[in-house]
Amino acid sequence: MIYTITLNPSIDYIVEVDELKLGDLNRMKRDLKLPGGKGINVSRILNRLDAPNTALGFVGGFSGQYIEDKLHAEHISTDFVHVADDTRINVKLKHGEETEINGQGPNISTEEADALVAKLSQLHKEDVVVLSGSVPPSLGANFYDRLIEVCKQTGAEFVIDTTGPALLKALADRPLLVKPNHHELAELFSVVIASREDIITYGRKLLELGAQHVLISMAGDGALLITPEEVYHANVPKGTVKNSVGAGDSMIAGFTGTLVSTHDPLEAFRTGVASGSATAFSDDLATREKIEELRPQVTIVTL
Ligand SMILES: Nc1ncnc2c1ncn2[C@@H]1O[C@H](COP(=O)(O)OP(=O)(O)OP(=O)(O)O)[C@@H](O)[C@H]1O
Ligand SMILES: O=P(O)(O)OC[C@@]1(O)O[C@H](CO)[C@@H](O)[C@@H]1O
Repeated sequence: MIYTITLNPSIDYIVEVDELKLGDLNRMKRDLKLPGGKGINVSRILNRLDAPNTALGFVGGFSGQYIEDKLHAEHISTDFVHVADDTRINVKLKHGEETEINGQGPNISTEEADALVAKLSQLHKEDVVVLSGSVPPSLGANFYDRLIEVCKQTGAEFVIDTTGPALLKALADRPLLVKPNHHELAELFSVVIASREDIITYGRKLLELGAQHVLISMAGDGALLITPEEVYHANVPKGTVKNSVGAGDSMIAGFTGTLVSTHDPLEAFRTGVASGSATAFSDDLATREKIEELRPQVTIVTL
């Protein structure tokens, strides 16, 4: 079973205006509320791909209830810790460009944090845990370390989608997958990345430091899969970008769900890229039909 952990879920409030006039009254052309947070997005795509999974994390208040209701309406299994504070609402502003304003997240008490750790400690070595997204400030910057330690004790594999020192630190514990985009890769090693060769050099470092599979996403420029044996490049299918929020999460879901069921990294790569692009070409996250439609358009070459 795959478990996703979203420490900081959100209602994603997507707001579209023709033109953003700062310091003036703007009227929305369109708006949309979606259950969000990186792990929750992973769960929604896994569910659409028929990959059994349970969403864990913290939800609270009316906004947390909204997220749970939406997930249950999609028949997604959840086992959240309920917290006293409200889950955040993240604003995704579309005005020709995409501007995001994400909340800090609710206060999480020590007891609430311990309750999540207790749930995680019930997992088994056959399980895979996807740790995704920001950590509410009240949990402290090292909370992922604690969760990874529990994964190690249970023998469960883990995927981690975070940035900076937390990602670097997690590598020594052999994550099944890491997926920085090329900008995050450059920031991680405090370097300027100027070419595909640079991306491969620093992607390989993630393997050397412990990752089992490294995906580097490059938005519309395709993606790289780096394994100890080979480096592969995938193109992205053609389409019109509608909403790239969650494209990276969809890629992680497509890769992880397929790897768990087939143990075939290249099939996983293909489904991951198709899932990411299918989300980028949709208002909400990708549907299964859209992912299936795009899969044959993904060409993978060995570099
Ligand atoms: N403009 C695009 N055209 C086609 N596919 C795209 C585009 N943007 C994203 N994708 C798909 O989604 C995948 C992940 O996108 P990206 O590299 O933007 O990840 P990310 O930065 O983690 O995304 P985000 O934070 O927006 O969820 C890409 O590898 C690709 O398959
Ligand atoms: O603030 P974080 O946790 O880094 O990111 C949260 C978030 O921007 O990520 C998802 C898209 O990847 C959205 O659903 C959500 O709003």
